Amino acid sequence: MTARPLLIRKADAILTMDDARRELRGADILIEDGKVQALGQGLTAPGAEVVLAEGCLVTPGLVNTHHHLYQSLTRAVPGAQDALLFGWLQRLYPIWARFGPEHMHVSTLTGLAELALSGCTLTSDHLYLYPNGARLDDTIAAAQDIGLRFHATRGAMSIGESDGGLPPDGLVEGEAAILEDCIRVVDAFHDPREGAMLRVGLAPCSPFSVSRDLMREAALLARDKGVMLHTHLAENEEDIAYSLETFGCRPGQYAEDLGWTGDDVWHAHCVKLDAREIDLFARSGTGVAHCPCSNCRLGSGIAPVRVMRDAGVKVGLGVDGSASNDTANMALEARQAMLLQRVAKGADAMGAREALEIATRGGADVLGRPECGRLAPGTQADIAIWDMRGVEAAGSWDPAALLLAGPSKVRDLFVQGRRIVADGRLVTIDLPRVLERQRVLAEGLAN
Ligand SMILES: Nc1nc2[nH]c(O)nc2c(=O)[nH]1
Repeated sequence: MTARPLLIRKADAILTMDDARRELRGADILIEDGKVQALGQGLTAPGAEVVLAEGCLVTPGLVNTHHHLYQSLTRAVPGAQDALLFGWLQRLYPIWARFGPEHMHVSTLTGLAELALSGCTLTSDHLYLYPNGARLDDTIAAAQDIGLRFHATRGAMSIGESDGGLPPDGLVEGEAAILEDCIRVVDAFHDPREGAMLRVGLAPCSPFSVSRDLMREAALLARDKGVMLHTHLAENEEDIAYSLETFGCRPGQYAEDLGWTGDDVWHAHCVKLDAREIDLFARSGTGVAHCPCSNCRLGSGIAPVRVMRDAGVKVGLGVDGSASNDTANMALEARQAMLLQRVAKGADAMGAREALEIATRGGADVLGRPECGRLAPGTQADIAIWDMRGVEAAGSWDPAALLLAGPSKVRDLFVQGRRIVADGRLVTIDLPRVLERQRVLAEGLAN
Protein backbone atom coordinates (compact mmCIF):
# COMPACT_ATOMS: atom_id res chain seq x y z
CA MET A 1 0.00 0.00 0.00
CA THR A 2 1.19 3.54 -0.64
CA ALA A 3 2.08 5.52 2.49
CA ARG A 4 1.95 8.85 0.64
CA PRO A 5 -0.70 9.64 -1.95
CA LEU A 6 0.51 9.26 -5.51
CA LEU A 7 -0.46 11.59 -8.34
CA ILE A 8 0.07 10.53 -11.94
CA ARG A 9 -0.11 13.80 -13.86
CA LYS A 10 -0.79 14.96 -17.39
CA ALA A 11 -1.07 11.64 -19.18
CA ASP A 12 -1.65 12.21 -22.88
CA ALA A 13 -4.43 9.65 -22.63
CA ILE A 14 -5.91 7.33 -20.01
CA LEU A 15 -7.84 4.33 -21.33
CA THR A 16 -9.79 3.59 -18.17
CA MET A 17 -11.61 0.39 -19.23
CA ASP A 18 -14.27 1.49 -16.74
CA ASP A 19 -17.93 0.56 -17.29
CA ALA A 20 -18.34 3.43 -19.79
CA ARG A 21 -14.91 2.72 -21.35
CA ARG A 22 -14.03 6.39 -20.76
CA GLU A 23 -10.91 7.79 -22.38
CA LEU A 24 -9.43 10.89 -20.76
CA ARG A 25 -6.97 13.30 -22.41
CA GLY A 26 -4.35 15.37 -20.57
CA ALA A 27 -5.58 13.81 -17.34
CA ASP A 28 -4.38 12.78 -13.88
CA ILE A 29 -4.95 9.86 -11.51
CA LEU A 30 -4.88 10.23 -7.73
CA ILE A 31 -4.00 7.10 -5.74
CA GLU A 32 -4.36 6.60 -2.00
CA ASP A 33 -4.01 3.45 0.09
CA GLY A 34 -3.44 1.33 -2.98
CA LYS A 35 -6.67 2.41 -4.68
CA VAL A 36 -7.68 4.89 -7.34
CA GLN A 37 -9.27 7.91 -5.62
CA ALA A 38 -9.99 10.15 -8.58
CA LEU A 39 -9.37 10.63 -12.29
CA GLY A 40 -9.62 13.90 -14.18
CA GLN A 41 -7.84 17.04 -15.29
CA GLY A 42 -5.99 19.31 -12.90
CA LEU A 43 -6.13 17.12 -9.79
CA THR A 44 -4.11 18.30 -6.80
CA ALA A 45 -2.92 16.48 -3.69
CA PRO A 46 -0.62 18.32 -1.28
CA GLY A 47 2.32 16.15 -0.23
CA ALA A 48 1.69 13.56 -2.90
CA GLU A 49 4.48 11.85 -4.82
CA VAL A 50 4.08 13.10 -8.39
CA VAL A 51 4.78 11.00 -11.49
CA LEU A 52 4.67 12.98 -14.71
CA ALA A 53 3.08 11.11 -17.62
CA GLU A 54 3.38 13.63 -20.45
CA GLY A 55 3.81 11.81 -23.75
CA CYS A 56 2.45 8.65 -22.17
CA LEU A 57 -0.58 6.42 -22.45
CA VAL A 58 -1.93 5.08 -19.16
CA THR A 59 -3.90 1.84 -18.96
CA PRO A 60 -4.97 -0.54 -16.23
CA GLY A 61 -2.28 -3.13 -15.57
CA LEU A 62 -2.65 -6.10 -17.89
CA VAL A 63 -4.05 -9.37 -16.50
CA ASN A 64 -2.58 -12.73 -17.46
CA THR A 65 -5.02 -15.60 -16.99
CA HIS A 66 -2.81 -18.56 -17.94
CA HIS A 67 0.86 -19.33 -17.44
CA HIS A 68 3.23 -22.12 -16.42
CA LEU A 69 5.96 -19.91 -15.05
CA TYR A 70 8.36 -22.78 -14.38
CA GLN A 71 8.64 -23.31 -18.14
CA SER A 72 10.79 -20.19 -18.55
CA LEU A 73 13.73 -22.56 -17.92
CA THR A 74 12.82 -24.60 -21.01
CA ARG A 75 12.47 -22.11 -23.87
CA ALA A 76 13.33 -23.14 -27.41
CA VAL A 77 14.22 -26.71 -26.43
CA PRO A 78 15.42 -28.69 -29.50
CA GLY A 79 12.98 -31.47 -30.27
CA ALA A 80 10.11 -29.45 -28.79
CA GLN A 81 10.31 -26.53 -31.20
CA ASP A 82 8.19 -27.93 -34.01
CA ALA A 83 5.90 -30.46 -32.34
CA LEU A 84 2.15 -30.62 -31.73
CA LEU A 85 0.95 -30.54 -28.10
CA PHE A 86 1.30 -34.24 -27.20
CA GLY A 87 4.75 -34.70 -28.80
CA TRP A 88 5.87 -31.39 -27.30
CA LEU A 89 4.82 -32.51 -23.80
CA GLN A 90 6.47 -35.91 -24.19
CA ARG A 91 9.77 -34.22 -25.11
CA LEU A 92 9.58 -31.88 -22.10
CA TYR A 93 8.20 -34.07 -19.28
CA PRO A 94 11.56 -35.82 -18.60
CA ILE A 95 13.32 -32.43 -18.41
CA TRP A 96 10.72 -31.00 -16.04
CA ALA A 97 11.09 -34.16 -13.91
CA ARG A 98 14.57 -32.90 -12.98
CA PHE A 99 13.31 -29.60 -11.50
CA GLY A 100 13.46 -28.89 -7.78
CA PRO A 101 12.48 -26.00 -5.47
CA GLU A 102 15.16 -23.62 -6.74
CA HIS A 103 14.20 -24.19 -10.37
CA MET A 104 10.62 -23.29 -9.49
CA HIS A 105 11.61 -20.16 -7.59
CA VAL A 106 14.11 -18.76 -10.08
CA SER A 107 12.05 -19.56 -13.19
CA THR A 108 9.02 -17.96 -11.60
CA LEU A 109 10.98 -14.82 -10.73
CA THR A 110 12.22 -14.66 -14.32
CA GLY A 111 8.76 -15.15 -15.80
CA LEU A 112 7.18 -12.61 -13.47
CA ALA A 113 9.88 -10.06 -14.30
CA GLU A 114 9.15 -10.50 -17.98
CA LEU A 115 5.43 -10.08 -17.37
CA ALA A 116 5.91 -6.95 -15.24
CA LEU A 117 8.06 -5.27 -17.87
CA SER A 118 5.30 -5.89 -20.41
CA GLY A 119 2.65 -4.20 -18.27
CA CYS A 120 1.20 -7.12 -16.32
CA THR A 121 0.11 -6.46 -12.74
CA LEU A 122 -1.98 -9.58 -12.02
CA THR A 123 -1.12 -13.06 -13.17
CA SER A 124 -2.31 -16.55 -12.53
CA ASP A 125 0.06 -19.49 -12.66
CA HIS A 126 -0.65 -23.16 -13.28
CA LEU A 127 1.97 -25.36 -11.59
CA TYR A 128 1.01 -28.98 -12.24
CA LEU A 129 4.17 -30.93 -11.42
CA TYR A 130 6.03 -31.22 -8.13
CA PRO A 131 9.26 -33.20 -8.59
CA ASN A 132 12.09 -33.45 -6.06
CA GLY A 133 10.41 -31.55 -3.24
CA ALA A 134 9.13 -28.62 -5.33
CA ARG A 135 6.06 -26.92 -3.84
CA LEU A 136 3.56 -24.25 -4.80
CA ASP A 137 5.18 -22.23 -2.00
CA ASP A 138 8.32 -21.78 -4.17
CA THR A 139 6.35 -19.80 -6.75
CA ILE A 140 4.37 -17.85 -4.17
CA ALA A 141 7.62 -16.69 -2.57
CA ALA A 142 8.77 -15.41 -5.98
CA ALA A 143 5.55 -13.43 -6.51
CA GLN A 144 5.94 -11.90 -3.07
CA ASP A 145 9.57 -11.00 -3.85
CA ILE A 146 8.63 -9.16 -7.02
CA GLY A 147 5.36 -7.64 -5.81
CA LEU A 148 2.95 -8.76 -8.52
CA ARG A 149 -0.63 -9.69 -7.69
CA PHE A 150 -0.70 -13.49 -7.93
CA HIS A 151 -3.25 -16.25 -8.39
CA ALA A 152 -1.31 -19.47 -7.78
CA THR A 153 -3.17 -22.59 -8.87
CA ARG A 154 -2.34 -25.97 -7.38
CA GLY A 155 -2.18 -28.10 -10.51
CA ALA A 156 -1.75 -31.86 -10.57
CA MET A 157 -1.19 -34.92 -12.76
CA SER A 158 -2.36 -38.33 -11.53
CA ILE A 159 -2.69 -40.60 -14.60
CA GLY A 160 0.65 -41.79 -15.93
CA GLU A 161 1.46 -43.68 -19.10
CA SER A 162 0.78 -47.10 -17.58
CA ASP A 163 -2.81 -46.02 -16.83
CA GLY A 164 -3.42 -44.59 -20.31
CA GLY A 165 -2.32 -41.00 -19.56
CA LEU A 166 0.35 -38.98 -21.36
CA PRO A 167 2.91 -38.15 -18.60
CA PRO A 168 5.56 -40.62 -17.45
CA ASP A 169 4.57 -42.53 -14.31
CA GLY A 170 7.39 -40.94 -12.34
CA LEU A 171 5.92 -37.46 -12.76
CA VAL A 172 2.40 -38.12 -11.43
CA GLU A 173 1.23 -37.90 -7.82
CA GLY A 174 -1.25 -39.98 -5.83
CA GLU A 175 -4.72 -38.42 -5.71
CA ALA A 176 -5.05 -38.48 -1.91
CA ALA A 177 -1.72 -36.63 -1.57
CA ILE A 178 -2.81 -34.10 -4.21
CA LEU A 179 -6.03 -33.28 -2.41
CA GLU A 180 -4.22 -33.06 0.92
CA ASP A 181 -1.75 -30.56 -0.51
CA CYS A 182 -4.59 -28.59 -2.12
CA ILE A 183 -6.13 -28.15 1.32
CA ARG A 184 -2.75 -27.16 2.78
CA VAL A 185 -2.03 -24.43 0.23
CA VAL A 186 -5.54 -22.99 0.27
CA ASP A 187 -5.52 -22.82 4.06
CA ALA A 188 -2.01 -21.36 4.15
CA PHE A 189 -2.18 -18.79 1.35
CA HIS A 190 -5.63 -18.01 -0.11
CA ASP A 191 -6.87 -14.51 0.64
CA PRO A 192 -10.54 -14.08 -0.34
CA ARG A 193 -10.70 -10.36 0.49
CA GLU A 194 -11.24 -7.61 -2.07
CA GLY A 195 -7.86 -6.23 -3.10
CA ALA A 196 -6.04 -9.47 -2.19
CA MET A 197 -2.47 -9.77 -3.46
CA LEU A 198 -2.55 -13.56 -3.31
CA ARG A 199 -5.20 -16.12 -4.14
CA VAL A 200 -5.05 -19.86 -4.67
CA GLY A 201 -7.05 -22.00 -7.10
CA LEU A 202 -7.28 -25.74 -7.80
CA ALA A 203 -6.14 -26.92 -11.21
CA PRO A 204 -5.87 -30.62 -12.18
CA CYS A 205 -3.86 -30.41 -15.38
CA SER A 206 -5.76 -31.76 -18.38
CA PRO A 207 -8.15 -34.56 -19.40
CA PHE A 208 -5.23 -36.72 -20.54
CA SER A 209 -3.26 -36.46 -17.28
CA VAL A 210 -5.83 -36.68 -14.45
CA SER A 211 -8.75 -38.96 -13.59
CA ARG A 212 -12.42 -38.04 -13.69
CA ASP A 213 -12.51 -38.77 -9.94
CA LEU A 214 -9.83 -36.19 -9.26
CA MET A 215 -11.67 -33.62 -11.39
CA ARG A 216 -14.89 -34.28 -9.44
CA GLU A 217 -13.16 -34.21 -6.05
CA ALA A 218 -11.27 -31.01 -6.90
CA ALA A 219 -14.54 -29.31 -7.88
CA LEU A 220 -16.18 -30.33 -4.60
CA LEU A 221 -13.15 -29.16 -2.61
CA ALA A 222 -12.94 -25.84 -4.45
CA ARG A 223 -16.59 -25.10 -3.74
CA ASP A 224 -16.18 -26.08 -0.12
CA LYS A 225 -13.21 -23.71 0.22
CA GLY A 226 -14.59 -20.93 -1.99
CA VAL A 227 -11.69 -20.96 -4.47
CA MET A 228 -11.65 -21.06 -8.25
CA LEU A 229 -11.05 -23.98 -10.63
CA HIS A 230 -8.76 -23.99 -13.65
CA THR A 231 -7.60 -26.54 -16.25
CA HIS A 232 -6.71 -27.01 -19.93
CA LEU A 233 -9.63 -27.80 -22.24
CA ALA A 234 -10.19 -28.47 -25.94
CA GLU A 235 -6.69 -27.29 -26.80
CA ASN A 236 -6.29 -29.07 -30.15
CA GLU A 237 -7.59 -31.97 -32.26
CA GLU A 238 -5.51 -34.52 -30.31
CA ASP A 239 -7.23 -33.34 -27.14
CA ILE A 240 -10.69 -33.73 -28.70
CA ALA A 241 -9.82 -37.20 -30.04
CA TYR A 242 -8.58 -38.28 -26.59
CA SER A 243 -11.82 -37.06 -25.00
CA LEU A 244 -14.04 -38.87 -27.51
CA GLU A 245 -12.02 -42.08 -27.28
CA THR A 246 -11.50 -42.14 -23.50
CA PHE A 247 -14.64 -40.51 -22.13
CA GLY A 248 -17.03 -40.97 -25.04
CA CYS A 249 -17.91 -37.29 -25.13
CA ARG A 250 -16.63 -33.88 -26.17
CA PRO A 251 -14.73 -31.68 -23.66
CA GLY A 252 -17.74 -29.48 -22.89
CA GLN A 253 -19.83 -32.46 -21.81
CA TYR A 254 -16.88 -33.81 -19.79
CA ALA A 255 -16.51 -30.48 -17.98
CA GLU A 256 -20.23 -30.12 -17.31
CA ASP A 257 -20.61 -33.69 -16.01
CA LEU A 258 -17.77 -33.20 -13.52
CA GLY A 259 -18.93 -29.84 -12.12
CA TRP A 260 -16.41 -27.86 -14.15
CA THR A 261 -18.69 -25.08 -15.41
CA GLY A 262 -19.72 -21.91 -13.60
CA ASP A 263 -18.40 -18.44 -12.87
CA ASP A 264 -15.79 -19.91 -10.53
CA VAL A 265 -14.21 -21.90 -13.37
CA TRP A 266 -11.91 -20.88 -16.21
CA HIS A 267 -10.47 -23.11 -18.90
CA ALA A 268 -7.27 -22.47 -20.86
CA HIS A 269 -7.13 -22.55 -24.68
CA CYS A 270 -10.62 -23.74 -25.74
CA VAL A 271 -9.44 -23.58 -29.36
CA LYS A 272 -11.82 -26.34 -30.42
CA LEU A 273 -15.02 -25.43 -28.56
CA ASP A 274 -18.04 -25.97 -30.81
CA ALA A 275 -21.22 -23.87 -30.91
CA ARG A 276 -22.98 -25.89 -28.18
CA GLU A 277 -19.97 -25.67 -25.90
CA ILE A 278 -19.72 -21.93 -26.44
CA ASP A 279 -23.39 -21.62 -25.53
CA LEU A 280 -22.77 -23.74 -22.40
CA PHE A 281 -19.90 -21.49 -21.33
CA ALA A 282 -21.95 -18.34 -21.93
CA ARG A 283 -24.99 -19.64 -20.00
CA SER A 284 -22.90 -20.91 -17.08
CA GLY A 285 -20.54 -17.92 -16.79
CA THR A 286 -17.51 -20.18 -17.40
CA GLY A 287 -14.39 -18.23 -18.37
CA VAL A 288 -11.77 -18.80 -21.05
CA ALA A 289 -8.04 -18.01 -21.01
CA HIS A 290 -7.21 -17.29 -24.65
CA CYS A 291 -3.54 -18.04 -25.49
CA PRO A 292 -3.04 -16.93 -29.10
CA CYS A 293 0.78 -17.16 -29.37
CA SER A 294 0.98 -20.61 -27.81
CA ASN A 295 -1.88 -21.79 -30.00
CA CYS A 296 0.10 -20.63 -33.04
CA ARG A 297 3.41 -22.04 -31.81
CA LEU A 298 1.93 -25.51 -31.17
CA GLY A 299 -0.13 -25.39 -34.36
CA SER A 300 -3.30 -25.85 -32.30
CA GLY A 301 -5.48 -23.46 -34.27
CA ILE A 302 -7.32 -20.15 -33.89
CA ALA A 303 -9.71 -20.01 -30.93
CA PRO A 304 -13.19 -18.73 -31.85
CA VAL A 305 -12.83 -15.64 -29.69
CA ARG A 306 -15.08 -13.43 -31.85
CA VAL A 307 -17.87 -15.99 -31.59
CA MET A 308 -17.27 -16.47 -27.85
CA ARG A 309 -17.37 -12.74 -27.12
CA ASP A 310 -20.49 -12.24 -29.25
CA ALA A 311 -22.15 -15.09 -27.36
CA GLY A 312 -21.27 -13.47 -24.01
CA VAL A 313 -18.47 -15.80 -22.89
CA LYS A 314 -15.97 -14.19 -20.47
CA VAL A 315 -12.60 -14.18 -22.24
CA GLY A 316 -9.23 -13.20 -20.79
CA LEU A 317 -5.76 -13.37 -22.25
CA GLY A 318 -2.96 -15.80 -21.33
CA VAL A 319 0.65 -15.94 -22.47
CA ASP A 320 0.80 -19.66 -21.55
CA GLY A 321 4.08 -21.25 -20.48
CA SER A 322 7.37 -20.12 -21.94
CA ALA A 323 8.06 -23.54 -23.42
CA SER A 324 5.23 -22.97 -25.90
CA ASN A 325 5.19 -19.24 -26.59
CA ASP A 326 8.16 -18.71 -25.88
CA THR A 327 7.92 -15.06 -24.91
CA ALA A 328 5.68 -13.83 -22.13
CA ASN A 329 4.95 -10.29 -23.22
CA MET A 330 1.36 -9.35 -22.46
CA ALA A 331 1.27 -6.39 -24.85
CA LEU A 332 2.44 -8.54 -27.75
CA GLU A 333 -0.01 -11.24 -26.71
CA ALA A 334 -2.88 -8.76 -26.94
CA ARG A 335 -1.66 -7.69 -30.36
CA GLN A 336 -1.55 -11.33 -31.45
CA ALA A 337 -5.11 -11.88 -30.20
CA MET A 338 -6.27 -8.95 -32.33
CA LEU A 339 -4.37 -10.07 -35.42
CA LEU A 340 -5.51 -13.70 -35.25
CA GLN A 341 -9.21 -12.81 -35.15
CA ARG A 342 -8.59 -10.68 -38.24
CA VAL A 343 -6.94 -13.64 -39.98
CA ALA A 344 -9.99 -15.73 -39.13
CA LYS A 345 -12.78 -13.21 -39.68
CA GLY A 346 -11.54 -10.13 -41.52
CA ALA A 347 -9.96 -6.75 -40.75
CA ASP A 348 -12.82 -5.47 -38.60
CA ALA A 349 -13.11 -8.65 -36.50
CA MET A 350 -11.28 -7.18 -33.53
CA GLY A 351 -9.97 -3.69 -32.84
CA ALA A 352 -7.04 -2.68 -30.63
CA ARG A 353 -9.37 -1.35 -27.95
CA GLU A 354 -11.26 -4.63 -27.72
CA ALA A 355 -8.02 -6.62 -27.53
CA LEU A 356 -6.83 -4.31 -24.76
CA GLU A 357 -10.15 -4.76 -22.98
CA ILE A 358 -9.70 -8.55 -23.09
CA ALA A 359 -6.18 -8.09 -21.71
CA THR A 360 -7.35 -5.94 -18.79
CA ARG A 361 -10.92 -6.06 -17.45
CA GLY A 362 -11.66 -9.21 -19.47
CA GLY A 363 -8.96 -11.13 -17.63
CA ALA A 364 -9.86 -9.60 -14.27
CA ASP A 365 -13.47 -10.74 -14.71
CA VAL A 366 -12.34 -14.25 -15.66
CA LEU A 367 -10.30 -14.38 -12.41
CA GLY A 368 -13.18 -13.04 -10.34
CA ARG A 369 -11.44 -9.71 -9.69
CA PRO A 370 -13.85 -6.92 -10.65
CA GLU A 371 -11.76 -4.47 -8.61
CA CYS A 372 -8.84 -4.99 -11.02
CA GLY A 373 -8.37 -4.45 -14.75
CA ARG A 374 -10.10 -1.05 -14.87
CA LEU A 375 -9.39 2.45 -13.53
CA ALA A 376 -12.23 4.13 -11.66
CA PRO A 377 -12.64 5.55 -8.16
CA GLY A 378 -12.36 2.61 -5.75
CA THR A 379 -10.57 0.16 -8.05
CA GLN A 380 -7.14 -1.22 -7.24
CA ALA A 381 -4.29 1.05 -8.35
CA ASP A 382 -2.76 -1.46 -10.76
CA ILE A 383 -1.50 0.84 -13.48
CA ALA A 384 0.73 0.66 -16.56
CA ILE A 385 2.37 3.77 -18.04
CA TRP A 386 3.51 3.44 -21.66
CA ASP A 387 5.88 6.01 -23.15
CA MET A 388 4.52 6.77 -26.62
CA ARG A 389 7.43 9.06 -27.58
CA GLY A 390 9.80 6.24 -28.55
CA VAL A 391 10.54 5.00 -32.02
CA GLU A 392 7.86 2.26 -31.99
CA ALA A 393 4.93 4.63 -31.66
CA ALA A 394 6.45 7.68 -33.37
CA GLY A 395 3.91 9.24 -35.74
CA SER A 396 0.89 7.50 -34.27
CA TRP A 397 -2.45 9.36 -34.13
CA ASP A 398 -4.44 7.43 -31.57
CA PRO A 399 -3.99 5.38 -28.37
CA ALA A 400 -4.82 2.28 -30.44
CA ALA A 401 -1.15 2.59 -31.43
CA LEU A 402 -0.25 0.64 -28.29
CA LEU A 403 -1.29 -2.60 -29.98
CA LEU A 404 -1.05 -1.52 -33.60
CA ALA A 405 2.49 -0.18 -33.19
CA GLY A 406 4.03 -0.29 -29.70
CA PRO A 407 5.78 0.00 -27.30
CA SER A 408 5.62 -3.51 -25.87
CA LYS A 409 7.36 -2.60 -22.62
CA VAL A 410 6.19 -0.22 -19.90
CA ARG A 411 7.93 2.87 -18.62
CA ASP A 412 6.37 2.50 -15.15
CA LEU A 413 4.22 -0.10 -13.44
CA PHE A 414 2.29 0.15 -10.19
CA VAL A 415 0.63 -2.67 -8.26
CA GLN A 416 -1.69 -1.57 -5.47
CA GLY A 417 -0.06 1.84 -5.85
CA ARG A 418 3.46 0.45 -5.28
CA ARG A 419 5.99 1.04 -8.01
CA ILE A 420 7.37 -2.22 -9.45
CA VAL A 421 8.92 -0.83 -12.65
CA ALA A 422 10.49 2.64 -12.86
CA ASP A 423 11.87 4.02 -16.12
CA GLY A 424 11.76 0.56 -17.66
CA ARG A 425 13.64 -1.18 -14.84
CA LEU A 426 12.38 -3.53 -12.15
CA VAL A 427 12.91 -1.97 -8.75
CA THR A 428 11.83 -4.81 -6.46
CA ILE A 429 14.40 -7.49 -7.38
CA ASP A 430 17.98 -7.65 -8.62
CA LEU A 431 17.09 -8.89 -12.11
CA PRO A 432 20.66 -9.38 -13.41
CA ARG A 433 21.37 -11.70 -10.47
CA VAL A 434 18.20 -13.66 -11.10
CA LEU A 435 19.02 -13.99 -14.80
CA GLU A 436 22.52 -15.25 -14.01
CA ARG A 437 21.05 -17.96 -11.77
CA GLN A 438 18.45 -18.76 -14.45
CA ARG A 439 21.26 -19.19 -16.98
CA VAL A 440 23.15 -21.60 -14.71
CA LEU A 441 20.04 -23.66 -13.98
CA ALA A 442 19.06 -23.85 -17.67
CA GLU A 443 22.58 -24.98 -18.55
CA GLY A 444 22.38 -27.66 -15.86
CA LEU A 445 19.15 -28.98 -17.38
CA ALA A 446 20.52 -28.91 -20.93
CA ASN A 447 23.69 -30.88 -20.10
N1 LIG B 1 -0.14 -25.33 -23.78
C1 LIG B 1 -0.04 -26.29 -22.84
N2 LIG B 1 -0.95 -27.26 -22.80
C2 LIG B 1 -0.83 -28.22 -21.89
N3 LIG B 1 -1.59 -29.29 -21.61
C3 LIG B 1 -1.01 -29.93 -20.59
O1 LIG B 1 -1.45 -31.05 -20.05
N4 LIG B 1 0.10 -29.29 -20.18
C4 LIG B 1 0.23 -28.22 -20.96
C5 LIG B 1 1.18 -27.17 -21.03
O2 LIG B 1 2.14 -27.11 -20.25
N5 LIG B 1 1.00 -26.23 -22.00
